[in-house]
Amino acid sequence: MITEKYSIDPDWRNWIDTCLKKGCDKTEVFTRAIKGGGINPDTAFALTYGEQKPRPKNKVWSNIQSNKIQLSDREVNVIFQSIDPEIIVFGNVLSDEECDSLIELSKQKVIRSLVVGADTGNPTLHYSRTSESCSYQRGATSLHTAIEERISQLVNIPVENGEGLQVLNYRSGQEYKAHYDYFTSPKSIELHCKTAGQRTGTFIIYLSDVEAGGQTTFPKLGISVAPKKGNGLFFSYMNEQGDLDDRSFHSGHPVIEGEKWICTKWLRERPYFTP
Ligand SMILES: O=C(O)CCC(=O)C(=O)O
Ligand SMILES: [Fe+2]
Repeated sequence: MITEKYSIDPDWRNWIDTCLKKGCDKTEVFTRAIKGGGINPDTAFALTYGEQKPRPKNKVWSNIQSNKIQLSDREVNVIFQSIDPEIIVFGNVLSDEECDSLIELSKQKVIRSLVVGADTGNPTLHYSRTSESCSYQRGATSLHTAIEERISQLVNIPVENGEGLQVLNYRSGQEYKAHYDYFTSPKSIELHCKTAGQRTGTFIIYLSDVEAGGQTTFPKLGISVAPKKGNGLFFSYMNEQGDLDDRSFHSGHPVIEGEKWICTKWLRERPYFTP
């Protein structure tokens, strides 16, 4: 796995090698190599995971027979499924209490949401996204860990291949106009995809019911998912060949009545590391 083409401090190379032989957690090794060893993330990735870039398996649920999925800590049900493109609505992903706790935790943290600027790749204010939101590191609390574990089991993608959870709040009139979740501009790809690769899929959990509006819609598919507290919506947009699917174009429709809270997780091709 460790090839000669990477020139790093031999002590660190040995350390990585020893950890891997001992079967240590790869995310931990990867993170320490970058933070402690000052190793370039691409090199650290190749040394830890090998140069074969893992891609998430698509079409995980195309042969799903049961309407119920038993996770390690919860039974989730399947409400809606489109096989191509892969879009699934799950029921009972979170309990009412878990939804309320995540909202409570986030109320004081949310600020106006930003989008990735096409020209600079940096977060920027834009009229197309008027919600408020906050971001969490993976494993920020035991509740975050439980949610991340459930999502990982539901979509068959390792926890470390996900960015931290985002919590979003839309009040009346607020929206997220139709967009792609994957990075589209050369600058944003250069800035955001170097280590963890592209985004491959999105998992949204609705934390509140909304009286009117607030649906997640896919205008190219004519599909609209109404928010329901505790439900999850998963859609994937990268196949095994790495092709991105523009049918995943989607929007958070304006809230008409009530208030919308969701949490979002973006999944990546490879383990995601926050600098
Ligand atoms: O608000 C929604 O329903 C969609 C949110 C969304 O598209 C996103 O956070 O990327
Ligand atoms: Fe989105």
